[in-house]
Amino acid sequence: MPLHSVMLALRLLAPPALFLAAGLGLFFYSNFFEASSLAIARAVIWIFVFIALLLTLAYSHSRAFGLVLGITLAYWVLREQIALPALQAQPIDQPALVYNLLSFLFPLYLVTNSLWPERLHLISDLLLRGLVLGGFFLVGYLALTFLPERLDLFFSPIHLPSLHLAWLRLPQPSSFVFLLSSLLLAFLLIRRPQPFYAAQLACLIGFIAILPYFAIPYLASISVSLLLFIIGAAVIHEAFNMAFKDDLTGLPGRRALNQRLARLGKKYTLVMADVDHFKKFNDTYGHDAGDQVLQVVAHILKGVEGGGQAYRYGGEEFTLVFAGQTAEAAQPYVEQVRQRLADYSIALRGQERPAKKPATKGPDLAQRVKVTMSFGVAEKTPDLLDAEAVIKAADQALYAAKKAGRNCVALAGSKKSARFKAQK
Ligand SMILES: Nc1nc2c(ncn2[C@@H]2O[C@H](COP(=O)(O)OP(=O)(O)OP(=O)(O)O)[C@@H](O)[C@H]2O)c(=O)[nH]1
Repeated sequence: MPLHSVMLALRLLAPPALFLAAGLGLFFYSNFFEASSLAIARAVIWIFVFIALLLTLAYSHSRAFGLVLGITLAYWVLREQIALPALQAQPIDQPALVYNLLSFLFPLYLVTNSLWPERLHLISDLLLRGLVLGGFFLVGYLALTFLPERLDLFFSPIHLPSLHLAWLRLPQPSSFVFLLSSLLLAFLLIRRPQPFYAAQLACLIGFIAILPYFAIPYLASISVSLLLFIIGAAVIHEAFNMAFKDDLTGLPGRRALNQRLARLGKKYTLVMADVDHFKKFNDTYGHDAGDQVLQVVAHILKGVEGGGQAYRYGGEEFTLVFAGQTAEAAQPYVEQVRQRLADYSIALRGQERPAKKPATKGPDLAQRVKVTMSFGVAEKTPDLLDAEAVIKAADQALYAAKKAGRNCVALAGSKKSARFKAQK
């Protein structure tokens, strides 16, 4: 049994095993189930936090990760810094100030997290989002510690009586920030109608809506649990929507490619590949036969060695991504798949193929055809600013390969003038 299959099986088994062990541990070694319903409701929220964080990490969704962190911290502040001190009858102005500050900073954090592009390396992206949240927390803490009177002056008065939205039950600066943030998040949702954008808007409105009523037993913990569930569901929904797999070929599709491109480092090579004379092929053998060819092409591209990963770019175009590789290093592997395809004899499943498999092996009824592909290779260089520019350079190299007679690999030159070196 290959070792990597065993490792893969163990890796898949680890999360459910850990989850089960944690659940049973909770049952046997804690008084969790003897606690009051309220204590359970408050404890359950941490299970939601754990699951939501796990999902955002599993799907590399750093924005959703930032959102989960933000909601969790806001809930903690709400419970520990507002609800408990108020219950313990401490001076009421401190919890009131924290409440005002929370209602002001929470929408601002959500907007910052949302506008922050998901571009960097995943780990540094997650760390930076954590740091930004820490920054918000620190600002709040310092303001509370050193400027309590100023804060009170800022939040308590109704600065613009004609514009006061009493029904929001928020201090006026917070109600303005909340409204503007909601409008912005709604605009983002309309511009990019994706589940996560809906979830973050729901989180903003949901959290601010429960704020004035947090003292009602169960309300805060149950609402925040629901919001965390909404984020987790959105992450899963988005992962499905991402069309990671192209239906026809089974390769990851264009959106998966875009996500991959956003996370490439400084050194990588992209290859654009296109089936030669495919229009003519379709016209001669029909669209269904063309589809079969694309499946074979995808299968061969998927087997590319040297760390390359194949994507269906669209139509009869494919992309190979070689992360951490120069064009020179990737080229032999591209050459290898070009040769494999050129040598491959494709058996077309024609309409005349018998519905039932014959009992005895007769002559091969399938029509056999061969196709070739042209490839354009470009690596990331300082003058190609982003992955889009590298794709463009690879496309130009592909064009050169077509011009050089097809069925060949062309390298984009490192100079801007793009010299091409075609190989046959
Ligand atoms: N069967 C099939 N055909 C497709 C699919 N997507 C795109 N095509 C066809 O691919 C062909 C692409 O044609 P062109 O872009 O003109 O390129 P070409 O004919 O291959 O010419 P060269 O690229 O110069 O070799 C068109 O006829 C499209 O209809 C698909 O999913 N299935």
